[in-house]
Amino acid sequence: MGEELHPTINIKDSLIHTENGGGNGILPSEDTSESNVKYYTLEEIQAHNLSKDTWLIIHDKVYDITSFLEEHPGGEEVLLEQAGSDATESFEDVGHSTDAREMLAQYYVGELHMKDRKKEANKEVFITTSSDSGSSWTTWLIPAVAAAIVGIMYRFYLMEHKSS
Ligand code: HEM
Repeated sequence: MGEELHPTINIKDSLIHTENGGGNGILPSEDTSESNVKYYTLEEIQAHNLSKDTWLIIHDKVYDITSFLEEHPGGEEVLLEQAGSDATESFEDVGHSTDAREMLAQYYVGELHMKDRKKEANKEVFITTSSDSGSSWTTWLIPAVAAAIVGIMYRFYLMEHKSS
């Protein structure tokens, strides 16, 4: 019975701590989670391009896959080719299963530094959207112009036919 009371007191204590720590105006819970995440620059990651020390970037997350090299069903060569660099594209091209994606968590070491991130995904969306609307314009414009030309030529033909 007494054991049940202790955790309650501990929770209250931690709450008081939290309130004191939060005097800076920043939520302590957010502060703690952010400080646990390590950010690595591309330069730092590129140094881990060895078979004994292999890091990969996939979707802006950094993975130390050294121990996974031999286990990879796709072979270690493909992983070593990407060692120390961004393997997002090749990882996605293969169409890895959900199991493969879940495996990534085991090798997670941190995040790619904000400075080295590229928002390629956004660009692709814009390109796709603009090319879609562009192609619809072309699809309509060419037959419309062709129809107009044929119509005008037909009128000229009729006029000439009537006058003669
Ligand atoms: C750490 C990241 C990676 C993990 C955890 C991983 C995991 C896996 C797993 C579990 C499979 C079996 C099929 C599946 O479940 O989808 C697989 C297959 C494969 N992986 Fe990866 N993979 C990773 C990175 C890569 C990269 C970067 C490449 C390419 C450069 C690649 C190329 C392949 C290929 C070609 C196969 C097919 C093998 C076959 O079907 O014969 N993988 N991977």
